[in-house]
Amino acid sequence: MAAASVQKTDFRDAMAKLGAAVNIITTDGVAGRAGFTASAVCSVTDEPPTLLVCLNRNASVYDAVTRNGALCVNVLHGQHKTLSGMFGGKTPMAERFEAARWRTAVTGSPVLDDATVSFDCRIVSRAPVGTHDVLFCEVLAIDTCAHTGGLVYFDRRYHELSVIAA
Ligand SMILES: NC(=O)c1ccc[n+]([C@@H]2O[C@H](COP(=O)([O-])OP(=O)(O)OC[C@H]3O[C@@H](n4cnc5c(N)ncnc54)[C@H](O)[C@@H]3O)[C@@H](O)[C@H]2O)c1
Ligand SMILES: Cc1cc2c(cc1C)N(C[C@H](O)[C@H](O)[C@H](O)COP(=O)(O)O)c1[nH]c(=O)[nH]c(=O)c1N2
Repeated sequence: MAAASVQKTDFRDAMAKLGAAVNIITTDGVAGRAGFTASAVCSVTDEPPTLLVCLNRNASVYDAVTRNGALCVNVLHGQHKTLSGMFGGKTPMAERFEAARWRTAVTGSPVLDDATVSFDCRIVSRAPVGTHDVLFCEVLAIDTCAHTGGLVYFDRRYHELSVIAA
């Protein structure tokens, strides 16, 4: 097979054009409470309900997420832009959680009070790929709120979803 020749910067520039939903991934348990912003989240299979999350092994949350073995995917809407920035930056962990209201999921992971939808999961396996671990997560419970909007990260900026008229 030919060696890959795509540069990292070209890959990132191209990936910036691949819009993705924005989520806050939370965890709690023996290794403590933690959370980070993630756009690398997708559905894997509905039998059993499973999604995946890609997590950089250098992230400060890595130890907590993997040792707790559980996480909650909180899907964001347009009013969560500032919150997303806090969970995606260098903000101290306590400050991140003080910026919103949370409930506790069955796994113990924090559930964002007004997330569009939240998936409470246990991590069933993980696969290292380059700098990241792909976390395969079985969904144990789902929580939805009345807010139906969506937040998308595209072209290195946040966009609020709106319906295109038929
Ligand atoms: N999958 C990820 O780990 C991921 C995704 C989005 C943003 N980020 C981080 O957020 C910050 C701002 O990102 P940005 O989108 O404004 O500009 P950017 O140029 O860093 O990234 C552009 C796009 O490339 C992809 N990407 C970025 N870093 C990656 C990584 N380490 N591994 C795999 N894919 C990656 C994402 O799709 C991102 O939207 C950066 O520090 C970036 O590393 C990480
Ligand atoms: C919009 C957006 C999307 C993502 C991210 C950032 C932002 C702003 N980050 C980066 C991640 O949130 C960041 O590395 C963590 O918050 C960890 O930062 P600290 O190490 O705690 O400072 C990120 N990291 C990751 O491992 N997987 C991902 O899918 C994403 N996606």
